[in-house]
Amino acid sequence: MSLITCENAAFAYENKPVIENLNFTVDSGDYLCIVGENGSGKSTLIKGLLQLMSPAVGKIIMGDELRANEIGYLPQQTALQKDFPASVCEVVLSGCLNQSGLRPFYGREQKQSARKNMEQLGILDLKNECYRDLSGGQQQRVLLARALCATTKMLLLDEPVTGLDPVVTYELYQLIEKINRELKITVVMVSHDIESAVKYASHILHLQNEQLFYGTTAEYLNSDLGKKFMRGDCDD
Ligand SMILES: Nc1ncnc2c1ncn2[C@@H]1O[C@H](COP(=O)(O)OP(=O)(O)OP(=O)(O)O)[C@@H](O)[C@H]1O
Repeated sequence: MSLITCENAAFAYENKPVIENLNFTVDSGDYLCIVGENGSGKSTLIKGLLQLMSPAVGKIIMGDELRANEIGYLPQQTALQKDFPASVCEVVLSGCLNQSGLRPFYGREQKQSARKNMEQLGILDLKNECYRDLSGGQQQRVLLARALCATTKMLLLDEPVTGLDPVVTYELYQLIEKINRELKITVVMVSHDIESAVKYASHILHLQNEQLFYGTTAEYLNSDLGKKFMRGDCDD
């Protein structure tokens, strides 16, 4: 069974629909990129996948292997979050909170997991640094390590490369690809970077307040919509 199945789902704020007719699946090992213009409903769908928001119509079905609190989430960065006054280690460890239950402290296993994920993302030497003193690329690695502490199954990444320079963007994509291929973690990513989406993703979901396309990246590249969006003239 798929990890996530979206059946005829629609989302609305105060009865005003923002996305409709969502029909897609996410299988174990997939790398799904959700693309679309500003305001097309990408972040709203992410809230639905995290079960922070229920569909107004239709269903989002989680497979037996996955619960919403087993998804590692990297949110869109706000200016306030960039200024967070905690150490790198504390930020990464906070990804383990979903496994802590009511315990007010982190156990040995959680500390080991934080260390392993900092090592994997090449930030172990930054562990005692203050998060707000890091560069944008280092901050995203910290948030990726934090998201990895929350999951062994699925990462949900909301525009992880926004604001990063080309070299740091490339490095982050390489890391995400490695996490998908080597750690076998399913990736669902919202992105405005269509060129990288088609380079790295196995599947594309294109939204414009409804589902315009869902399929493999090869199918997308062969579709009229994919060709148009790649040329950057999707408005007509
Ligand atoms: N909390 C909210 N209350 C009311 N309307 C909202 C709320 N959040 C989003 N919307 C509206 O829902 C629509 C979809 O917004 P959403 O943030 O999901 O789009 P998006 O594709 O993620 O946009 P962007 O690429 O700019 O991040 C927009 O018209 C937005 O104004």
